[in-house]
Amino acid sequence: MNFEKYIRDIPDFPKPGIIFKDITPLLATPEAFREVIDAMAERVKDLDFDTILVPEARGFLFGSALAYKLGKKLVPVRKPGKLPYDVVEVSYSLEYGEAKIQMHKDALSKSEKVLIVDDVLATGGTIKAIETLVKKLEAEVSGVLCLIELSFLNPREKLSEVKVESILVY
Ligand SMILES: O=P(O)(O)OC[C@H]1O[C@H](OP(=O)(O)OP(=O)(O)O)[C@H](O)[C@@H]1O
Ligand SMILES: Nc1ncnc2[nH]cnc12
Repeated sequence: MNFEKYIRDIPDFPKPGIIFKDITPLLATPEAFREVIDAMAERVKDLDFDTILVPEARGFLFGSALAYKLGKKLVPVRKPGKLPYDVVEVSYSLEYGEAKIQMHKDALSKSEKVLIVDDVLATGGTIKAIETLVKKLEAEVSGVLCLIELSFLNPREKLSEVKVESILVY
């Protein structure tokens, strides 16, 4: 299936100069969403990992469907003030601003192998920040899986130590 036709470009959102990749047409097309999750599962079939880590909010959509399909543990990475227990936190920058993310301090055990799943890999700032959180808990990143990669922003330069898979590359 040509997934690209279900991704809509929205110019100047959320800021002038950004072309926002809108995934809602894909989510609104059940057969396309199912095929995307199947394609993502296929990409990681030979990867050794215990746990899927998902950043709020759009990462939740793809990572939770994948965790259900693959029978993996799921860990949410959230924006500040959302997680109820003690957290580890990191600040970072992304394509259109600055942000902070948090994870529960007991979310991962030492040496646990994680796959990070998100919708868009842009500058790589979000994924790099999640890597920092994983390292704080002495766990390991086995790989990164994204639906869309904006290769013109060179995210892989930031993520050179880890295996990165993406379904659609722009
Ligand atoms: O590679 P980067 O430059 O870091 O950008 C990618 C991140 O930006 C978006 O999340 P956003 O923080 O906008 O949150 P949302 O999912 O809640 O919309 C997207 O879902 C990725 O997580
Ligand atoms: N251009 C973009 N479209 C959608 N999500 C994004 N996250 C960071 N950059 C983005």
